[in-house]
Amino acid sequence: MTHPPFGNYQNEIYLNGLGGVLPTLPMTFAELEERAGQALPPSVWSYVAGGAGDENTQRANVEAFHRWGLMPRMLVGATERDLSVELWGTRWAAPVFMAPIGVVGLCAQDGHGDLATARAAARTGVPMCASTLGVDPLEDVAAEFGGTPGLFQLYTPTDRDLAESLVRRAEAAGFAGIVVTLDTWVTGWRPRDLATSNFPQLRGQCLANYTSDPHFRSKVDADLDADPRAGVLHWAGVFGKSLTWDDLAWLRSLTTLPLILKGICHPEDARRARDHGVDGIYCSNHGGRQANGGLPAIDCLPGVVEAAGDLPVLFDSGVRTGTDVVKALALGASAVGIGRPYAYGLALGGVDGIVHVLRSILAEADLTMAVDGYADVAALADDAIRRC
Ligand SMILES: Cc1cc2nc3c(=O)[nH]c(=O)nc-3n(C[C@H](O)[C@H](O)[C@H](O)COP(=O)(O)O)c2cc1C
Ligand SMILES: CC(C)CC(=O)C(=O)O
Repeated sequence: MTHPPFGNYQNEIYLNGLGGVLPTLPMTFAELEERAGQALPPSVWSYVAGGAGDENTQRANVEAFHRWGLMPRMLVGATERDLSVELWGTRWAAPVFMAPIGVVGLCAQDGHGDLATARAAARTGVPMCASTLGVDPLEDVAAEFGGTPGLFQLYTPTDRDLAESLVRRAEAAGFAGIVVTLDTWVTGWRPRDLATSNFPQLRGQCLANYTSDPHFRSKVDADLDADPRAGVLHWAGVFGKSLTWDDLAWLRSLTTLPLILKGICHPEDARRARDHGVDGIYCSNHGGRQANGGLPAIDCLPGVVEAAGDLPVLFDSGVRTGTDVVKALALGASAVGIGRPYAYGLALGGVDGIVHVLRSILAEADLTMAVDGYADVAALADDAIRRC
């Protein structure tokens, strides 16, 4: 599917105004966040918006972008831009993707937020990285992609056969890569969730990939349809494996799809990952939801990119605007993950809400590159960014 230039969204808005599904569409992240907070049930809001500890790392992720500045270039004629990138042999319409958000399903009014996200991927060409923790089974999600590539994010269970089953299903469903999240085998200290005490209940509604899994079902000594609690209990016992470098050969053996490690911030870990034969590095601190007290993720990106050598590096954590996207690309990311903003778009306007958030971010990125004189992502490698 071909897409018109992303900056055209500006003209569409000027011509048609901000009517449509929402009375008006939010045009800034601050307004998006505020309105999503009003729209979502309080415990879902706390869960999505919250982070670890006093949320200092979560805030720092966002603020750190302001300490990087793009350097404009003139007289280069960047009237036509090509923002597409090639990753693992597949062309992506833009260097942007939707980061995995487990429990995002609960942000949708009809309870099918994973399907909504996949439909937004189909409409925008922005790939979705589907979380293991979905309300909709991965096969149903992949069936909605409409030609846009998708990634599957794996939370590696302690039961190796279950891990293998999930990966094989993702392969069969047509996902284009497996993202293994390393930083969440146990949940961080999250005061907002502790205050609402509703986290286990929310999580329990997002086990469709497990309860639809033949291997998982074979291990539960109960009729899962009649007794969903049995599934939740079994899941809680197998959810999170604390992986070590010794597990990488096994993970590698599970699939011929590109294998990407999420949660890498230290250059040495990027180097080791490369030496272990992975296909991509995903620099992220989980949006400050796991360990508080960490460095802003964007400040970790240059070191990770250098250590990763020729491996593609995905990035997320703190991306709120199109200029943030351009900055992360200029610091060497191959593609940039949008997290909370699209969940807020979903909460406000379903598929249309996500599409609006993505198109706004892409339009701003495209127009920033136009004004700053960068015709494509490769051009950003040429001294485009400085520390402020
Ligand atoms: C509500 C929520 C749920 C998340 N669930 C997952 C998940 O299932 N798997 C995963 O790897 N990361 C998960 N993440 C982390 C995101 O993939 C991403 O790293 C993070 O949202 C980036 O930070 P930002 O939203 O502040 O930009 C989740 C994030 C949020 C906000
Ligand atoms: C169940 C989880 C820990 C999902 C997640 O990754 C998150 O909430 O950040």
